[in-house]
Amino acid sequence: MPRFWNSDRKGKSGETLEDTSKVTIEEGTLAEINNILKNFREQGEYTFGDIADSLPVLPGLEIDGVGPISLPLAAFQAKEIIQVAERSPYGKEFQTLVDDSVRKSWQLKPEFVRFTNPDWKVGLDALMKKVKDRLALNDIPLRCSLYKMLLYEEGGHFLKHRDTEKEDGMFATMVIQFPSNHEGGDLVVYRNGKEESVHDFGKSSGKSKYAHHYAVHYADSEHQLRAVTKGYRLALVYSICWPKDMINFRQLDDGSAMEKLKDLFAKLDTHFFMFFNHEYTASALTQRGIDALKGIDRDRFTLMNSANKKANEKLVMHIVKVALENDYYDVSGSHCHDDCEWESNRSVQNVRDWRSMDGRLISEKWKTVSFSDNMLNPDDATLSQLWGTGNVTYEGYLGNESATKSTKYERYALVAWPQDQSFEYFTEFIGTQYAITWSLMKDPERLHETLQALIKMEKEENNDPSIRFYNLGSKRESLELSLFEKICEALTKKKDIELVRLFFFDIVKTLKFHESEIFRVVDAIIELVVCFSVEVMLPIVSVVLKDSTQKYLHLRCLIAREKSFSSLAITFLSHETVETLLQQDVLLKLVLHSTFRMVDSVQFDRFLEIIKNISPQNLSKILADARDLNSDATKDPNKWEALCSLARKRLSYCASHINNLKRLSEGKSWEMPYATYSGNMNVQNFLRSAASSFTLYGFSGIGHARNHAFKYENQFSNASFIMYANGIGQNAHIVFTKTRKYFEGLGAKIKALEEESNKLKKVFKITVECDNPIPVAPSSATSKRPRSPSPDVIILD
Ligand SMILES: O=C(O)CCC(=O)C(=O)O
Ligand SMILES: [Fe+2]
Repeated sequence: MPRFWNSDRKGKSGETLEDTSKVTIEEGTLAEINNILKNFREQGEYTFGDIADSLPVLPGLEIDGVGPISLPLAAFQAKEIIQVAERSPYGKEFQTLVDDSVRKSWQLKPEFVRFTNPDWKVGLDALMKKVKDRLALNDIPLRCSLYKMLLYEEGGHFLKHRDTEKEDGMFATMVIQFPSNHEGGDLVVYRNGKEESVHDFGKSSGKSKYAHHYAVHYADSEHQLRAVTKGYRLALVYSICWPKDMINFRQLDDGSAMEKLKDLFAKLDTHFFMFFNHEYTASALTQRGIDALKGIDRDRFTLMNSANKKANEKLVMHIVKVALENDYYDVSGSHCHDDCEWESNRSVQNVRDWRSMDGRLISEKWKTVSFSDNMLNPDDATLSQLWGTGNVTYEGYLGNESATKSTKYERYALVAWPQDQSFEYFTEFIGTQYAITWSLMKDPERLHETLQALIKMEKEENNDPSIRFYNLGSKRESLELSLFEKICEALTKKKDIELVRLFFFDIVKTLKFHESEIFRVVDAIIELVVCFSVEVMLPIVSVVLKDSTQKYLHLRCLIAREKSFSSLAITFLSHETVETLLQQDVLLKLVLHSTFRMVDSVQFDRFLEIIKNISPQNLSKILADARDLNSDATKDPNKWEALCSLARKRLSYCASHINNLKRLSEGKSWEMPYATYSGNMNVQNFLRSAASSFTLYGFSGIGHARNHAFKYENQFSNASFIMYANGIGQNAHIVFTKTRKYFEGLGAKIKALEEESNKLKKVFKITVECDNPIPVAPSSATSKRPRSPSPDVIILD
């Protein structure tokens, strides 16, 4: 969510690299592959436009509040449209702004616009068919939806920009200009920073007055609408989108390029990177994977994929995010503004965010690499063209220290390597953990070998205990939980107790799981317990759960699940355990279901004693679930009364909490009394206090401060603020400034609490308002699970 990486106060965002050098592979298989890709022609057009003669000249255009519109647009009607239109904003890093110097036009949402001529739809379908042909996507059922109607008057324009992907699957934009009498207003589309096409919508052919004209470009292509110098320009902007479902990539069956590529892939013995030409958003890739590829990227992938299929899937391919990060400091020696002389301090390239072809994020691990050795460059692009535009992430000047800045360029790329070297490459790029997990999944029969490899790895890492668990801040470097789970699963399938012993005594024995992971650990173990019996497994698993009764109890609860949560589990429960369990949806249901079916009244009373002490904050879920148990409970008046008393307790809590929240939402104070901030107690105290801003010192440098901001951007709840990292060396600090967002969001919370109260009253037939509301204290229990992803934080860095 909103994160400002660019707080460049001097307004120099969108930096381009000043590097004109090129990456070239001189010879060998990679050079040959590069050559084939270089000579492979782009199938579709990058941008195009023409007369739209399939559209009826009289569309029967009507605008709400204006009525039927005659075309070309007359000045008096243009003025009427302006009366009902709004000024067009533009997006700048998650903000929406109105600024005539950037964009000047009027806009209307589609719901205000109608085409009464039925042939408009027919004409639009025919136009889309043409557009699909020209994009070389005629086999794909693209959608197109009207985004906005735009009206430009004299002086109207839109500076160079890219279009945001306004809806899921949107990848291109189509502009339709109505028959029009204006001058100026050409649409210029750029490619790699250079002018690629100027669409004049029929001006030079003299037809702009008499027909509709259209232009199409990819959403991520830079484009500009030159100023309208005379008259009015009325146009429609359509989003062109991929179909909702995945598309199967076209398979090229022949062609000499494909045949040659197939042979080259077959003998390739190394990896390669290929940067994508177009820009992609993480969400587009997550949703569609390789199907999100556009234009030349799509064509090249189709070719490579077809060749690879023919080469019996010789290569494994992934989508990765690649980045180039540079730090600079100023050497001009003065308090520079626009005249700083930047000297490079550090430059790193890295790769991260590994995705499979279907877009699934398989690892976020990052790794410093040098792309140049194995990078294809079929466009013969310079480094600055390859990296495109980047973001200035920091620019500061403080005291006697010089100003510094960091720039970051990010792209997506394809990386490929021979299938039979996957283990080595995974180890190299993502880590041994991943490689082992992968090999285990690929071939579960090799469990024994995998465990041996793991033991070897653990032994090697054991030499330096400090890096074993927490390397790189919070990134676990040792046996990851997901791998632990996979191995337990494999062991369950394999049913070989000796392997289980090997795993637990030689590997797991030395592991320290984090408290917050223990539920998952136990859940993984429980399957083994069920598989091999409690007697055999308890001594083995006690290796992991040795010193925590809580964990042990939890385990017992789970074991008891097999026996439909017998009274045994209850005996071990305390209200603390229950409060912990409450955070686990599944367990909560389990506890409730079994308890309410429990016939033994002594045990049930015991359970009641326990839940009576549960704090009302935590009762919401229990009651929501209890509602489903209604039929079981209503049969027994005691149980029903027990539930009702819980409901009353929760109701009082809600009433009092609603009052508190209402007071806060009046906006008289900056207090955020329920705020939690796990990164620093002082910050949490500040958030809860009435102060509006706070500066946190104590960092070793700006990097340290920034890391803190980055790490904790989501680790808070019940608050809203911006973080601004600044200063150098010992002076580095973060300024926290509260924003109103939290208070604005209280309405929704109040509403949810009111809805919950109404439901409770209805279900439990409580009619009177509860008096004596219980005072509500800020809860520490909620701090364990911060809302994430948090919509409330903006990091200014
Ligand atoms: O008016 C046009 O033709 C283009 C406008 C544009 O680029 C946009 O709305 O994003
Ligand atoms: Fe645009």
